[in-house]
Amino acid sequence: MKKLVILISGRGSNMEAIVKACSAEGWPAEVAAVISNRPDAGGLQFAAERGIATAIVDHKAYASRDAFDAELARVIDGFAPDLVVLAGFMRILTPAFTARYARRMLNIHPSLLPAFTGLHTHERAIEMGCKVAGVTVHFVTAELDHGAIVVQAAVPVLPGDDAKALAARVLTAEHRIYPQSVRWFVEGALVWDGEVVRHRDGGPQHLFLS
Ligand SMILES: Nc1nc2c(c(=O)[nH]1)N[C@@H](CN(C=O)c1ccc(C(=O)N[C@@H](CCC(=O)O)C(=O)O)cc1)CN2
Ligand SMILES: NCC(=O)N[C@@H]1O[C@H](COP(=O)([O-])[O-])[C@@H](O)[C@H]1O
Repeated sequence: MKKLVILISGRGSNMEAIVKACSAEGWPAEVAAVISNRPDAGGLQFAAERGIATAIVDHKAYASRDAFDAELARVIDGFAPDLVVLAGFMRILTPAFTARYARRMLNIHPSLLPAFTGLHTHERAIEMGCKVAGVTVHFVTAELDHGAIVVQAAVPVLPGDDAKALAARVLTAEHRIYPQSVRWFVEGALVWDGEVVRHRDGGPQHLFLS
Protein backbone atom coordinates (compact mmCIF):
# COMPACT_ATOMS: atom_id res chain seq x y z
CA MET A 1 0.00 0.00 0.00
CA LYS A 2 1.59 3.28 -1.11
CA LYS A 3 1.48 6.24 1.26
CA LEU A 4 0.39 9.77 0.40
CA VAL A 5 0.91 13.02 2.30
CA ILE A 6 -1.39 15.80 1.12
CA LEU A 7 -0.57 19.49 1.63
CA ILE A 8 -3.43 21.98 1.79
CA SER A 9 -3.97 25.65 2.60
CA GLY A 10 -7.75 25.88 2.60
CA ARG A 11 -11.03 23.96 2.17
CA GLY A 12 -9.27 20.94 0.68
CA SER A 13 -11.90 19.74 -1.82
CA ASN A 14 -9.19 18.10 -3.94
CA MET A 15 -7.82 16.42 -0.81
CA GLU A 16 -11.36 15.22 -0.08
CA ALA A 17 -11.64 13.76 -3.58
CA ILE A 18 -8.38 11.86 -3.12
CA VAL A 19 -9.33 10.65 0.38
CA LYS A 20 -12.66 9.36 -0.95
CA ALA A 21 -10.95 7.70 -3.92
CA CYS A 22 -8.45 5.98 -1.63
CA SER A 23 -11.30 4.55 0.46
CA ALA A 24 -12.61 2.67 -2.56
CA GLU A 25 -12.08 -1.08 -2.71
CA GLY A 26 -8.72 -2.10 -4.10
CA TRP A 27 -7.19 1.34 -4.22
CA PRO A 28 -3.38 1.00 -4.02
CA ALA A 29 -2.78 4.03 -1.80
CA GLU A 30 -3.68 5.48 1.58
CA VAL A 31 -3.53 9.04 2.90
CA ALA A 32 -1.02 8.97 5.75
CA ALA A 33 -1.41 12.63 6.67
CA VAL A 34 -2.89 15.98 5.70
CA ILE A 35 -0.67 18.95 6.47
CA SER A 36 -1.60 22.62 6.21
CA ASN A 37 0.40 25.85 6.35
CA ARG A 38 -2.72 27.58 7.62
CA PRO A 39 -4.20 26.68 11.06
CA ASP A 40 -7.69 27.64 9.84
CA ALA A 41 -7.70 25.35 6.80
CA GLY A 42 -11.15 23.76 6.62
CA GLY A 43 -9.73 20.56 5.14
CA LEU A 44 -8.02 19.70 8.43
CA GLN A 45 -11.37 18.95 10.07
CA PHE A 46 -12.46 16.70 7.20
CA ALA A 47 -9.25 14.68 7.51
CA ALA A 48 -9.31 14.49 11.30
CA GLU A 49 -12.94 13.30 11.29
CA ARG A 50 -11.79 10.38 9.11
CA GLY A 51 -8.99 9.44 11.46
CA ILE A 52 -6.29 10.75 9.14
CA ALA A 53 -3.26 12.28 10.87
CA THR A 54 -3.14 16.05 10.51
CA ALA A 55 -0.45 18.63 11.16
CA ILE A 56 -0.05 22.37 10.92
CA VAL A 57 3.20 24.02 9.90
CA ASP A 58 2.28 27.69 9.99
CA HIS A 59 4.42 29.58 7.51
CA LYS A 60 3.92 32.78 9.52
CA ALA A 61 5.85 31.21 12.41
CA TYR A 62 9.10 30.99 10.43
CA ALA A 63 11.56 33.75 9.66
CA SER A 64 12.34 32.48 6.17
CA ARG A 65 11.07 30.21 3.42
CA ASP A 66 14.05 27.96 4.02
CA ALA A 67 13.16 27.56 7.70
CA PHE A 68 9.51 26.89 6.90
CA ASP A 69 10.37 24.38 4.19
CA ALA A 70 12.88 22.61 6.45
CA GLU A 71 10.23 22.08 9.13
CA LEU A 72 7.63 21.11 6.56
CA ALA A 73 10.00 18.47 5.15
CA ARG A 74 10.74 17.16 8.66
CA VAL A 75 7.04 16.69 9.36
CA ILE A 76 6.39 15.14 5.93
CA ASP A 77 9.30 12.71 6.25
CA GLY A 78 7.90 11.52 9.57
CA PHE A 79 5.17 9.84 7.50
CA ALA A 80 7.59 8.42 4.89
CA PRO A 81 5.33 9.08 1.89
CA ASP A 82 5.75 7.59 -1.55
CA LEU A 83 4.07 10.70 -2.98
CA VAL A 84 3.55 14.26 -1.75
CA VAL A 85 0.35 15.80 -3.13
CA LEU A 86 -0.13 19.58 -3.24
CA ALA A 87 -3.88 20.23 -3.17
CA GLY A 88 -4.59 23.93 -3.03
CA PHE A 89 -1.29 24.42 -1.22
CA MET A 90 -0.51 28.09 -1.58
CA ARG A 91 3.18 28.49 -0.78
CA ILE A 92 6.00 28.69 -3.27
CA LEU A 93 8.50 25.98 -2.29
CA THR A 94 12.26 26.44 -2.25
CA PRO A 95 14.60 24.62 -4.67
CA ALA A 96 15.98 22.50 -1.83
CA PHE A 97 12.47 21.33 -0.95
CA THR A 98 11.45 20.53 -4.53
CA ALA A 99 14.73 18.67 -5.05
CA ARG A 100 14.05 16.57 -1.93
CA TYR A 101 10.78 15.34 -3.47
CA ALA A 102 11.85 15.35 -7.10
CA ARG A 103 9.57 13.19 -9.29
CA ARG A 104 7.44 12.27 -6.27
CA MET A 105 5.50 15.50 -5.68
CA LEU A 106 2.40 16.52 -7.67
CA ASN A 107 0.43 19.74 -7.89
CA ILE A 108 -2.90 20.66 -9.42
CA HIS A 109 -2.99 24.03 -11.14
CA PRO A 110 -6.22 25.70 -12.31
CA SER A 111 -5.17 26.51 -15.86
CA LEU A 112 -4.01 24.75 -19.02
CA LEU A 113 -0.28 25.17 -18.42
CA PRO A 114 1.90 26.70 -19.65
CA ALA A 115 -0.82 29.32 -19.83
CA PHE A 116 -1.52 31.35 -16.70
CA THR A 117 1.09 30.21 -14.22
CA GLY A 118 0.79 31.70 -10.76
CA LEU A 119 -2.34 33.01 -9.12
CA HIS A 120 -5.75 34.36 -10.16
CA THR A 121 -5.87 32.14 -13.22
CA HIS A 122 -9.62 32.29 -13.85
CA GLU A 123 -9.76 36.08 -13.64
CA ARG A 124 -6.90 36.31 -16.12
CA ALA A 125 -8.43 33.81 -18.54
CA ILE A 126 -11.70 35.75 -18.58
CA GLU A 127 -9.90 39.08 -18.96
CA MET A 128 -8.03 37.65 -21.97
CA GLY A 129 -11.27 36.47 -23.56
CA CYS A 130 -10.29 32.79 -23.47
CA LYS A 131 -12.93 30.40 -24.88
CA VAL A 132 -11.40 27.36 -23.19
CA ALA A 133 -9.93 27.04 -19.72
CA GLY A 134 -9.01 24.06 -17.61
CA VAL A 135 -6.67 22.40 -15.18
CA THR A 136 -3.28 20.71 -15.15
CA VAL A 137 -1.76 18.07 -12.90
CA HIS A 138 2.02 18.32 -12.98
CA PHE A 139 5.13 17.31 -11.12
CA VAL A 140 6.55 20.04 -8.90
CA THR A 141 9.93 21.58 -9.69
CA ALA A 142 11.79 24.65 -8.50
CA GLU A 143 10.39 26.67 -11.42
CA LEU A 144 6.83 27.58 -10.48
CA ASP A 145 4.13 25.64 -12.36
CA HIS A 146 6.62 24.36 -14.95
CA GLY A 147 7.04 20.72 -13.96
CA ALA A 148 6.27 17.79 -16.25
CA ILE A 149 2.57 17.58 -17.11
CA VAL A 150 0.72 14.39 -16.14
CA VAL A 151 -2.83 15.14 -17.33
CA GLN A 152 -4.99 18.07 -18.38
CA ALA A 153 -8.71 18.72 -18.62
CA ALA A 154 -10.30 21.49 -20.69
CA VAL A 155 -13.62 23.16 -19.96
CA PRO A 156 -15.49 25.86 -21.89
CA VAL A 157 -15.56 29.47 -20.83
CA LEU A 158 -19.24 30.38 -21.23
CA PRO A 159 -20.72 33.78 -22.05
CA GLY A 160 -21.32 35.69 -18.85
CA ASP A 161 -18.87 33.62 -16.84
CA ASP A 162 -17.24 35.34 -13.94
CA ALA A 163 -14.22 33.90 -12.13
CA LYS A 164 -16.43 32.17 -9.57
CA ALA A 165 -18.49 30.36 -12.20
CA LEU A 166 -15.43 29.30 -14.16
CA ALA A 167 -13.65 28.16 -10.99
CA ALA A 168 -16.60 25.96 -10.08
CA ARG A 169 -16.63 24.37 -13.56
CA VAL A 170 -12.87 23.76 -13.44
CA LEU A 171 -13.07 22.35 -9.91
CA THR A 172 -15.40 19.60 -11.13
CA ALA A 173 -12.70 18.59 -13.60
CA GLU A 174 -10.04 18.77 -10.88
CA HIS A 175 -11.88 16.28 -8.73
CA ARG A 176 -11.88 13.86 -11.67
CA ILE A 177 -8.30 14.10 -12.84
CA TYR A 178 -6.38 14.45 -9.55
CA PRO A 179 -7.37 11.07 -8.05
CA GLN A 180 -6.70 9.49 -11.45
CA SER A 181 -3.24 11.09 -11.59
CA VAL A 182 -2.41 9.87 -8.08
CA ARG A 183 -3.51 6.36 -8.97
CA TRP A 184 -1.36 6.35 -12.11
CA PHE A 185 1.65 7.38 -10.00
CA VAL A 186 1.21 4.79 -7.26
CA GLU A 187 0.61 2.07 -9.87
CA GLY A 188 3.86 2.97 -11.60
CA ALA A 189 1.98 3.86 -14.77
CA LEU A 190 3.84 7.12 -15.32
CA VAL A 191 7.05 6.80 -17.29
CA TRP A 192 9.65 9.48 -17.95
CA ASP A 193 10.99 10.33 -21.38
CA GLY A 194 13.65 12.86 -20.43
CA GLU A 195 11.75 15.66 -18.76
CA VAL A 196 8.39 14.59 -20.21
CA VAL A 197 6.00 12.20 -18.48
CA ARG A 198 3.66 9.84 -20.29
CA HIS A 199 1.25 7.08 -19.31
CA ARG A 200 2.99 3.75 -19.97
CA ASP A 201 0.02 2.45 -22.02
CA GLY A 202 -0.40 5.71 -23.88
CA GLY A 203 -3.67 6.16 -22.04
CA PRO A 204 -5.67 9.36 -22.37
CA GLN A 205 -3.88 12.19 -20.64
CA HIS A 206 -6.45 14.78 -21.57
CA LEU A 207 -10.14 15.28 -21.03
CA PHE A 208 -12.57 17.65 -22.70
CA LEU A 209 -15.48 18.45 -20.45
CA SER A 210 -18.47 20.59 -21.31
N1 LIG B 1 8.64 25.66 -6.34
C1 LIG B 1 7.33 25.44 -6.55
N2 LIG B 1 6.45 25.70 -5.55
C2 LIG B 1 5.13 25.51 -5.77
C3 LIG B 1 4.66 25.07 -7.03
C4 LIG B 1 5.62 24.78 -8.05
O1 LIG B 1 5.27 24.34 -9.18
N3 LIG B 1 6.94 24.98 -7.77
N4 LIG B 1 3.28 24.96 -7.26
C5 LIG B 1 2.50 25.79 -6.33
C6 LIG B 1 1.02 25.83 -6.46
N5 LIG B 1 0.65 27.13 -7.06
C7 LIG B 1 -0.01 27.05 -8.26
O2 LIG B 1 -0.44 25.97 -8.71
C8 LIG B 1 0.98 28.36 -6.45
C9 LIG B 1 0.81 28.52 -5.08
C10 LIG B 1 1.14 29.74 -4.48
C11 LIG B 1 1.63 30.80 -5.23
C12 LIG B 1 2.00 32.08 -4.54
O3 LIG B 1 2.24 33.10 -5.19
N6 LIG B 1 2.06 32.02 -3.20
C13 LIG B 1 2.46 33.19 -2.38
C14 LIG B 1 1.50 33.35 -1.22
C15 LIG B 1 0.07 33.37 -1.72
C16 LIG B 1 -0.91 33.16 -0.55
O4 LIG B 1 -0.46 32.83 0.57
O5 LIG B 1 -2.13 33.32 -0.81
C17 LIG B 1 3.86 32.97 -1.79
O6 LIG B 1 4.25 31.77 -1.60
O7 LIG B 1 4.48 34.00 -1.47
C18 LIG B 1 1.80 30.65 -6.60
C19 LIG B 1 1.46 29.43 -7.23
C20 LIG B 1 2.84 25.44 -4.91
N7 LIG B 1 4.24 25.74 -4.76
N1 LIG C 1 -1.88 27.70 -7.46
C1 LIG C 1 -2.53 26.68 -6.72
C2 LIG C 1 -4.03 26.83 -6.88
O1 LIG C 1 -4.54 27.89 -7.20
N2 LIG C 1 -4.72 25.72 -6.65
C3 LIG C 1 -6.16 25.75 -6.77
O2 LIG C 1 -6.74 26.07 -5.52
C4 LIG C 1 -8.00 25.44 -5.44
C5 LIG C 1 -7.96 24.66 -4.15
O3 LIG C 1 -9.17 24.10 -3.94
P1 LIG C 1 -9.28 22.98 -2.79
O4 LIG C 1 -8.56 23.52 -1.57
O5 LIG C 1 -10.77 22.89 -2.62
O6 LIG C 1 -8.63 21.72 -3.32
C6 LIG C 1 -8.12 24.50 -6.66
O7 LIG C 1 -8.92 25.09 -7.68
C7 LIG C 1 -6.70 24.38 -7.13
O8 LIG C 1 -6.59 24.15 -8.53
